[in-house]
Amino acid sequence: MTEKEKVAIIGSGNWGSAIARIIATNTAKHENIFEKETKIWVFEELIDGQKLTEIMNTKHENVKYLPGITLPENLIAEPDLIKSVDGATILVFVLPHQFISRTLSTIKEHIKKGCRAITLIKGFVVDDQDEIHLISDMISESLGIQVSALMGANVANEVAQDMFCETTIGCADQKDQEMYLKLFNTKTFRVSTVSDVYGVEICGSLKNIVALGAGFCDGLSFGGNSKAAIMRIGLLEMKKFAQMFYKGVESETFFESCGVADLITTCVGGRNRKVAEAFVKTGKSWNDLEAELLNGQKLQGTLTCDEVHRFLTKKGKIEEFPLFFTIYLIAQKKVEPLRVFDFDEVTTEFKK
Ligand SMILES: NC(=O)c1ccc[n+]([C@@H]2O[C@H](COP(=O)([O-])OP(=O)(O)OC[C@H]3O[C@@H](n4cnc5c(N)ncnc54)[C@H](O)[C@@H]3O)[C@@H](O)[C@H]2O)c1
Ligand SMILES: O=P(O)(O)OC[C@H](O)CO
Repeated sequence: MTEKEKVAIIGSGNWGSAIARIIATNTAKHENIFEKETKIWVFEELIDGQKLTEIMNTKHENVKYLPGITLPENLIAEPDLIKSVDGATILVFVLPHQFISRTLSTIKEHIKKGCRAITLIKGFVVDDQDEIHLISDMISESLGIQVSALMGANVANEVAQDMFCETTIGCADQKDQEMYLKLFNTKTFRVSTVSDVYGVEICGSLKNIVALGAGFCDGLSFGGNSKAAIMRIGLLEMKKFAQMFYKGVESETFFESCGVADLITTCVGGRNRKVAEAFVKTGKSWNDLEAELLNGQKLQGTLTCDEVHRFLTKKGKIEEFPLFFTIYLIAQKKVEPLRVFDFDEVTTEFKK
């Protein structure tokens, strides 16, 4: 008899909790393939004096990051990261990207041989030499395992309410594609699979920069035409970036849910958009706005913007990405938000 797959979810924020609800529903549904009990690692915190893991395991709700949504009873919250991955054959990474390095070093010596991973994390890591690293590569290099990616037009609160949406899984292995379909697909969360892992992941990571530009439009009270222009130009820069620095990224990937659809939803209803709008309207710092508006959830776009800027500067390619550069300068308060539409002039003016 073949061994059942054992799933561990690493991360339990807004998206982590929403996707955990889907995963645990499917591990219970497909008990011939998966072990029903599904562990989720929770970065422990106290909510009104009670541990979040205890609340999740008794009330079956993540009251802080996904309030009002009931989680399946076979989803077990675990505060110990090493225990959460014990014996797991599938690792689902769904953390804010700033926490990935420490997480990998903690579990490195404790994962089961032959396991594989899938990343739902949108972001990059840029090292001290300003070299960029995809999260899938970091996981793969650190743990020595195969890594796939799941990205799409998936605002977590909508997914958690079973509002119909699509998502894209990039996975190089045909058999694993089938297994991931069983793990993630539902009637309202429709999964498509492609083999272009890098394309899927880069789309999900770069769209957060464009979302800041969309938020600047809203902060300036500009209309749909202006935002659509930022989205279109942003999509072109996303594609150019992916194909300039990563071999094998396919143009078709940008038409999947992970591409154009995620860009649209994030520029309409995402947190990066929301906080960028408030940044223009209030002039407050990103950190203050994140704390005020997101209740512990983490903004990814400002970090990504900075990381991509450092990498492009090192590569001498700033001028080829004028919108990314201008969004970076506005986020740094070096340029007025209104100049988001003058990206060519801004780039000529500010390039070294
Ligand atoms: N929320 C969405 O709608 C959505 C949708 C698709 C993809 N994503 C992506 O999924 C990833 C995870 O996002 P999310 O929405 O689940 O998280 P989130 O923004 O809700 O982040 C908060 C999480 O970070 C944890 N945390 C705080 N400090 C920590 C630390 N020091 N170490 C480890 N964890 C810590 C918190 O406990 C909490 O679980 C991100 O890359 C995001 O871009 C989010
Ligand atoms: O809320 P955001 O801006 O982090 O975006 C959420 C998701 O990535 C949309 O798919």
